[in-house]
Amino acid sequence: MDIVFDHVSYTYQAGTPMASLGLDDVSFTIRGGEYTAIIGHTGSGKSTLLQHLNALLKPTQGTVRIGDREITSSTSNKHLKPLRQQVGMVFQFAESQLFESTVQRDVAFGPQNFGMARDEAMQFAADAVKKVGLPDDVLDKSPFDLSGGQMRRVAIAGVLAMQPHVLVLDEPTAGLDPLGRHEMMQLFADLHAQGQTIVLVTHQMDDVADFADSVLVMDHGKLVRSGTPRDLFQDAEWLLGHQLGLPQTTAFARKLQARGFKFARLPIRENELVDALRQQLGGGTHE
Ligand SMILES: Nc1ncnc2c1ncn2[C@@H]1O[C@H](COP(=O)(O)OP(=O)(O)OP(=O)(O)O)[C@@H](O)[C@H]1O
Repeated sequence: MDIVFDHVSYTYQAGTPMASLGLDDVSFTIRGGEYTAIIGHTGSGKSTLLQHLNALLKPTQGTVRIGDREITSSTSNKHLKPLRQQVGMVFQFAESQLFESTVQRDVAFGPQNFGMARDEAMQFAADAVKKVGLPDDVLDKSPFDLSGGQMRRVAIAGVLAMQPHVLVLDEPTAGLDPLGRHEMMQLFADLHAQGQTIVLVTHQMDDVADFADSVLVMDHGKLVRSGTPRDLFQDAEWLLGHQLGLPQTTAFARKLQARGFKFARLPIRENELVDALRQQLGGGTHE
């Protein structure tokens, strides 16, 4: 399912003295199956953009196309329910929205809300809990007896149980420890390998380099750049000028470059840096 933004602008509190522009003439296409990262400094429009992916916000101007569905300022809300199932949103600190007495009931809530029979929804819930890497014995536990990282997995399972075509993740690793962060990013990589379309908002340039197929850069509500992480991270000066960083590997490679090492293109992933250094230092290639 492709996502197409065609000259989308969004104004908060339009028509009032408080009006402020959240998105400014944004156009892009995300192909089904792609892993897309959205980056940009605070207030650049990332959250506003995400909320257009399942029509929590509708464009003030322009058109959003999600699959064969078109959303404009005049689209009626009553046509939007199927979209909310097709585009699963995992908001920041998603665990704060858990509320049921058991994990399985919580995860089954979404599918039931979209009309699935209780037994079937409970089965989908059990499958989704397995998918996010939690053991079966959590199903009957209260979500509030789990660790923070496990609770977040339960919240993600609740979104996956609806079998969305697109999984939208707003800083999903915020507040997790390094191991929890790594495991969660691996979970999304596994889902992507199974064909899941993923849209990730992040401030972590290492994650963009390691996982994303393509990247959209937002600034003051505008899409100021799009392309592959590999191309983007060659342009360190531009990124720093937009208050954005580099992956650790790329930053380190630039320091080596200043001391005489040569890179045809700056490496963005650790294994690429290792290979490039081995070649220059006369060793073999990275296994
Ligand atoms: N509810 C709102 N009412 C008015 N203006 C808003 C509202 N939400 C966001 N804005 C404004 O829209 C612009 C884009 O904000 P948005 O939250 O989309 O940025 P962001 O890139 O997601 O930031 P962050 O990284 O801090 O989450 C900002 O100027 C912001 O002040």
